[in-house]
Amino acid sequence: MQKYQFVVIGGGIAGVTCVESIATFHPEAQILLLTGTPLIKAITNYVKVSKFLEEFDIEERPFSYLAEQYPNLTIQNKVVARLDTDRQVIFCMDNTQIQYDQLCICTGARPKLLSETNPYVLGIRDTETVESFQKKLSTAKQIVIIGNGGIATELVYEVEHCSVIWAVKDPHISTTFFDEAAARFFLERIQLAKEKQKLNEKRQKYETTDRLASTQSSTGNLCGGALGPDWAAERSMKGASPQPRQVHIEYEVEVKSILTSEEYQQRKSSTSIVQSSNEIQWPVYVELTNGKIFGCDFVVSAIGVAPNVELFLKSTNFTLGADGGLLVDAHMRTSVKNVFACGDVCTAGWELAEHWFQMRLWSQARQMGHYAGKCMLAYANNEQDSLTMDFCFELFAHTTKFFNMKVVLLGKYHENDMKKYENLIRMTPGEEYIRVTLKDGRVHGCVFIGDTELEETFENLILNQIDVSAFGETLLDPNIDIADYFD
Ligand SMILES: Cc1cc2nc3c(=O)[nH]c(=O)nc-3n(C[C@H](O)[C@H](O)[C@H](O)COP(=O)(O)OP(=O)(O)OC[C@H]3O[C@@H](n4cnc5c(N)ncnc54)[C@H](O)[C@@H]3O)c2cc1C
Ligand SMILES: NC(=O)C1=CN([C@@H]2O[C@H](COP(=O)(O)OP(=O)(O)OC[C@H]3O[C@@H](n4cnc5c(N)ncnc54)[C@H](OP(=O)(O)O)[C@@H]3O)[C@@H](O)[C@H]2O)C=CC1
Repeated sequence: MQKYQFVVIGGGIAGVTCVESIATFHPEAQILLLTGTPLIKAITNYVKVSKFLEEFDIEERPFSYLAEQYPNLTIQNKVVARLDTDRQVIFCMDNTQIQYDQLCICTGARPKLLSETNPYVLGIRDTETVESFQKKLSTAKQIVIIGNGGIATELVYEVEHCSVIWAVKDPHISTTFFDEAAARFFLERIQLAKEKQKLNEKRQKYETTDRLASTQSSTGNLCGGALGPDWAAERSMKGASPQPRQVHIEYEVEVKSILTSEEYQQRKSSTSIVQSSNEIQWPVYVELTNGKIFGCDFVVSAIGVAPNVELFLKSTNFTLGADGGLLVDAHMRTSVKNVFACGDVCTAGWELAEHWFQMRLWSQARQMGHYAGKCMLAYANNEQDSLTMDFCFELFAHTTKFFNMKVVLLGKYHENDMKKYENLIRMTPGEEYIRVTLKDGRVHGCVFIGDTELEETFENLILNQIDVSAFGETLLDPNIDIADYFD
């Protein structure tokens, strides 16, 4: 049986950063990275934009990319089948057994699907699923997107030459990230043609001929690592319609049922249908809770993710968080001895700082991976008492792009109920949208859309919790350089 001091399962951002962290701090440690796919995710072009905001590219790389940097690291393309946590043994699909002293589970998550069996329902997670989406889109004239978070918001802008029905369960779009006013700010951009975006042309693409074979032969539904920045912008997202993209939004609805063409025809003859997409015959129909039925070529299920925990639960009683992830404490430890977890698969179970919360993002996967590696080392050396929570977990900070505009989210940006909190808003249509939420006169959360250059100042204001109530509206006055006041 193979034996390693440190074993990490998962070649996504969390797993790769975790092994890098262990290998950097302990160059003699015997480390094994097990991953279900023949490529790993590597972070390149890392830039620290401010104290908390970071930007980087994510590239798929062959194992040699990591192995050459860390001679004490072994990487194997193996799918883990189950664990025996009493004997500290991992069982792989190919019947190998590996013993560990410390284990970190970084198996990520997979898309929640409205139907696990309907071939017309797609989720997007990794290279394979996005390629399958592109292929289907290339012959599609109309698609239905369900969900109101990151993937749906990106897709409605990226898809070209296809009609998009976007069904959201809320009164406005993109609720995971935006309040109603910010959603309105973006609405006018939805019908605009996708702007050409400046991409990282240096990014290399690695292909392995056995990518699919390795993924599918070993286990039915193993996902590769989640996609990286520009996953949509750098791909052709063209449908088969001669018309430019048209987006139709249905608000405050959920999916009632998904019908085959035959089921739809039967239903049509027996009931009165509120709306159908004229008389074209579609391969699949989506019935919404408002009674409307839309035909389409296929459905995108973008309703969030489910942590990949099932196989670990077969043999071990891990404690799970409310969202189904492996619950971890302040040292990234699961409820099982010598087993840690980080990234999308885990649920942060420590007492969270007032202005941080978990969101399944690559920045958090990287930060957790780095910190988990340090924690594993500390436990291995019996130095756990010296561990302090990483500073990055003090403040939620996320930078991204939607509708080709820069978006920065800080603190509890989503706790902005006008009845409970004071909100300062500055908006120039098409250019910028700023929302600063105050709680008891102190900055609680912020949304910056556009090139506002305010993020650093407001990061500090959230951290310091200085009483800014005296400033009132001048806090966002474009003629005042607010950074000067707080230097
Ligand atoms: C389409 C899309 C767009 C996104 N856009 C953004 C964005 O703009 N900004 C942002 O911050 N985040 C974004 N995210 C989220 C981000 O990609 C994830 O939060 C992050 O990559 C999670 O990393 P991870 O390492 O925890 O998991 P994953 O990347 O899912 O990696 C899990 C790894 O575990 C392996 N694995 C799983 N099961 C087994 C097994 N049994 N045996 C062996 N190996 C196994 C998998 O093959 C994979 O290598 C996006 C996600 C998606 C899907
Ligand atoms: N730029 C970025 O930062 C991006 C980040 N991502 C990340 O990738 C992952 C996957 O993205 P995505 O799938 O969009 O997940 P998200 O968690 O971002 O959004 C899921 C959305 O679907 C809604 N929803 C949940 N269940 C249903 C349902 N049954 N019917 C209709 N709507 C439903 C959710 O509402 P509710 O919240 O009320 O449950 C939420 O609005 C996430 O971790 C996300 O953070 C993805 C793309 C871009």
